[in-house]
Amino acid sequence: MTGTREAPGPRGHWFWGSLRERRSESLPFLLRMHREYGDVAQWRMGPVNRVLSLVNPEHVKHVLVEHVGRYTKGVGAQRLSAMLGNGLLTSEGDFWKRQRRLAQPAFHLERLVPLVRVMEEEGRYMLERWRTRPDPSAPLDLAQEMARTTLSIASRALFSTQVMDEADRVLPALTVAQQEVNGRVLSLLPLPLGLPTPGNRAFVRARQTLDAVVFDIIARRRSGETRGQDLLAMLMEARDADTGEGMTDGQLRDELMTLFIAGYETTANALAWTWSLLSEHPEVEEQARAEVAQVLGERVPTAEDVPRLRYLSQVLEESMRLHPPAWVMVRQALEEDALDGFRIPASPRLIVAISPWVIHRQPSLWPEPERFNPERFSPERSAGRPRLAYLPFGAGQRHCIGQRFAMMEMVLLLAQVLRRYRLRRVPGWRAEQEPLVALRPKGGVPMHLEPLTSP
Ligand code: HEM
Repeated sequence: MTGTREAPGPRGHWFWGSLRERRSESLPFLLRMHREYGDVAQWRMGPVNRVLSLVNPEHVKHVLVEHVGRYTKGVGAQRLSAMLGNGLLTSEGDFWKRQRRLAQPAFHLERLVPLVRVMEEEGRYMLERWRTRPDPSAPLDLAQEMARTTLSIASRALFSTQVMDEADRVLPALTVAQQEVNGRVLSLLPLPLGLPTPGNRAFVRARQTLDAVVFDIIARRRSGETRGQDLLAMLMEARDADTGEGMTDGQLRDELMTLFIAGYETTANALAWTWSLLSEHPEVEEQARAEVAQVLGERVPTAEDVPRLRYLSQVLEESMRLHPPAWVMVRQALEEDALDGFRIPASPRLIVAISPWVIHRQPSLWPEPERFNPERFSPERSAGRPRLAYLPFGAGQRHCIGQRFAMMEMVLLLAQVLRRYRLRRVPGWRAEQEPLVALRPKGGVPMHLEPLTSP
């Protein structure tokens, strides 16, 4: 397929293109490009690299669903693989297909139901930690609290082990690794890891620490010292249909690290943004709390309660519309393609960007896009909206494998906290978006907790 025209966009600086504007005002820059140039916009990032950005759900469907074979994840995945290796998020082709097939059953509903107990328990431990903290009047960083809890849930669900037992080792290593991965993914030309720069050395050390933790988990399971009906068990039992071989320790490491990192930070950020939005919209918070009281009362929540907490799901959906943790997905064309007559050349120098953050703010799809209104996701209001107008979990064959897991976990944690606390933002604090690999609230989400009942 060929296109005849270059997609429109700014000329930019003769050498840097639009790199500086894109860096200094990142998200608003993306919105502006589409306001000024339409559904397909293109700009230069430095002398040779270009970005072609799409917002029309039909165009998104073309790339992610209908012609998925024409695109790879390209440079974005290569840079993430410094940390994640060749796991589900970063692998391609037949290898990805096989690994996805092996991992998929672990995310079926019947395998997730027993995990509700783990999620509920970790939520309870978190509330207990809050209740017994030395200074209950001091603000608490909800972003950090959510990360701690989703990390604990991910590690128990994936390998029936509490990595937080080694929090002193694991947390600093994760922070360094994520900072470096963010730097590498966002950099124009990251330095090869072999160069002994301070950043590279810190990253390699952090990765070694995390590898040691994961390889130790694998070794203890292989020796029979630990057991578990978890994802690790499923991946270890899986056999290649052609060769009959199981996964090597290296492959297991890559899949576990991927699920662990892809699974906890996204979920933590979505929850942190939700608390920030609820604190700004007390009427929504009260409606959500009323639903929890009506559906759960004081009962321990079960898997059956999750679909009944419908308004809570809508709150989360609307929160991820405004603040999708995976704010951009990138692809690279493997063969020449075209959209609306615009050329999409097959070149490693051209990144095709699909940003849920921008798509979720298109006024033609979302009237009054900046307004937080969970009613948008009521069944009536959702009917008739193009499916790919909303894609916080991606779309097509590479869509998020953990979507159901994440929704379950978030609904349960939201319900547990709403039942015990009203959260009030610290005066003067304003939520600011930091678009790293995941969309984070810059500087965390400091909140005052007002207890509702004595637990
Ligand atoms: C709110 C939480 C989450 C969000 C917003 C999210 C978002 C996404 C998105 C947008 C993609 C597609 C990326 C692309 O097409 O380039 C993706 C893929 C993926 N996610 Fe999630 N995710 C979340 C939670 C989770 C959880 C809990 C897990 C695992 C336990 C997980 C594991 C993965 C994996 C393995 C992939 C790659 C799938 C593949 O390519 O086959 N995610 N996620």
